[in-house]
Amino acid sequence: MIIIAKTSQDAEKIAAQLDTKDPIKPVFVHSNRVALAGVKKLPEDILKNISQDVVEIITNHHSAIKSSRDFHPEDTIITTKHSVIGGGNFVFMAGPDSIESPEHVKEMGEDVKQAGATILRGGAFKPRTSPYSFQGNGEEGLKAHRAAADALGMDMVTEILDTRDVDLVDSYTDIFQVGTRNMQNFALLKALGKKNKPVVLKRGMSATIDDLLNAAEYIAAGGNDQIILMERGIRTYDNKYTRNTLDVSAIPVLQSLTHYPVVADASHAAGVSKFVEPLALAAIAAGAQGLMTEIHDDPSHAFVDGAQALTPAQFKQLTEKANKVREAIK
Ligand SMILES: O=C[C@H](O)[C@H](O)COP(=O)(O)O
Ligand SMILES: C=C(OP(=O)(O)O)C(=O)O
Repeated sequence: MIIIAKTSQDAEKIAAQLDTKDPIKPVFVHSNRVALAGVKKLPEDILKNISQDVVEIITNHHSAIKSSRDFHPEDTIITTKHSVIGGGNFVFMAGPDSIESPEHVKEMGEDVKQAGATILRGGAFKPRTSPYSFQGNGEEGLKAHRAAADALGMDMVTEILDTRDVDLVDSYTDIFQVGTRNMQNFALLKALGKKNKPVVLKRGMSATIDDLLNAAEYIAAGGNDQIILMERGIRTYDNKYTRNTLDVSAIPVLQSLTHYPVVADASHAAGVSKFVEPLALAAIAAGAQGLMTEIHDDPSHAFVDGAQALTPAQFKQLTEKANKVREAIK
């Protein structure tokens, strides 16, 4: 339940009367509306006492407030140096899974830029299933990524795994990425909430839509509302032929619930390069406002995730088809 009051003072007054274990914090919504989230029940006598201070009581609302379209009807549009993300805009983010070398990331960047990407992706800190797998090139990778993005006039997006690295990654990147495995790392989300920089928040592989919205809310609650939500496939009962199941329905559902841009990563959803293109096109047809795609010039020798990497030529073909689908659904 969400209670809407007119002023923070009214909200504080209401909160003081509620008998709850959770601290009820007023959240400013807009134009004389202050929300109190997380109220479980409101007994009649309390309701009577506070009725003059209450503007509206909304039941059955997911607990995300700042992320909710109910309180922020207009699309959030995020502007970086080289990209505009959200609203009616479309963005291609592409690059290698991991930063392998300065030369390689630059070459891959040239290819994806030529195909229409404005954001160069790549991981310097890799979240690997096995501790014995390649973990990324760390700060050397960040340096190489930054140099390639600057040389090409592109934005840089890279994953942050650990709260201890927030300032380090911040000093290199234009956009933070929180991966599927960290979607509910609340300490990390809170730390990113204090940054004035866009965050790509990937859906946890077993997260519900409300889980994702609440994860976004952690970032927003800290003061950072430059959030890009990414559907990247979830675990389902049949992930024998694809690595995950791209939840295409999440795209329009999220867009109805939240004002943040919703983009898709078909590479991690498919896990197999031949399924990346059809899934990416399906995501665009469903309304995705951008695509993240992994590419590699020699997929069988990629340091990470070669099986799902498109070659630069395949990526170019994907962007051409993607533009046709976008045109068709306009
Ligand atoms: O993007 C890459 C991830 O690090 C990768 O998907 C991890 O998966 P794995 O360690 O199971 O290969
Ligand atoms: C690790 C990545 O993706 P995910 O978190 O979706 O697995 C990635 O994009 O590099």
